[in-house]
Amino acid sequence: MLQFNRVSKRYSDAGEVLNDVSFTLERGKMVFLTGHSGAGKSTMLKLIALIERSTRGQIVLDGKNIGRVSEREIPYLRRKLGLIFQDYRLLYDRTVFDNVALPLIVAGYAHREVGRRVRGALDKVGLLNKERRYPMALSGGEQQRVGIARAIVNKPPMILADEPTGNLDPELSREIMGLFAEFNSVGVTVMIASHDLALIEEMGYPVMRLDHGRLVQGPNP
Ligand SMILES: Nc1ncnc2c1ncn2[C@@H]1O[C@H](COP(=O)(O)OP(=O)(O)OP(=O)(O)O)[C@@H](O)[C@H]1O
Repeated sequence: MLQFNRVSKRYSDAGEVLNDVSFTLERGKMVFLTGHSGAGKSTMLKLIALIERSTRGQIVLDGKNIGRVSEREIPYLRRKLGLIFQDYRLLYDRTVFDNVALPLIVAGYAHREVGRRVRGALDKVGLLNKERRYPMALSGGEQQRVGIARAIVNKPPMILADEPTGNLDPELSREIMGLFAEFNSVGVTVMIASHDLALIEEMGYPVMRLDHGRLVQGPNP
């Protein structure tokens, strides 16, 4: 599903933040990405989503060398990815329904299909009864569920989550990680950057570890 081949990333003002990283993540796997603050976790996810471009090396996503993808093709590539962030990144002047519908509207789905899919996604995250609420009227855990519903509404083959439980207490964190495990159990490839070593250990999935931009532990033991 995902292959890094000797990938490096340099920011002009921070130097090399990813250094010669290689690994293969098979389709249908779920992995945690760990490492100290500043190790390069977010940068790795940004390279996969083409939010940033690698400086060297090759990244292959779903059979496509993304280094060759033009700016114009990026939105199509991103549809293969469900992106989830620590700070939810919801639109606070739109309802839960409208937040989740957004990717489908951008992709040009017909009105009836939008309703069907949004309700399907909200059902999966347990928020079907809150579609008319605004995000401010939801708890942090519920807001993150909206973010997850929005990420999976167009059924991407892969989920990338960057510290998705960073703002949540342990119990809510466990519930959110449980949702990712459910998506993985139906075949979605999942990569989650997280600091929460206790929860990662409890979940029992393979762990990748970055240390100062180097991958010191890969996803395949
Ligand atoms: N857009 C950018 N421009 C310049 N430097 C950056 C940029 N983004 C990240 N960096 C630097 O790259 C390094 C790696 O950052 P990154 O966010 O990938 O680490 P991280 O492992 O996700 O850290 P954290 O756990 O604190 O989020 C840091 O030194 C950071 O300051």
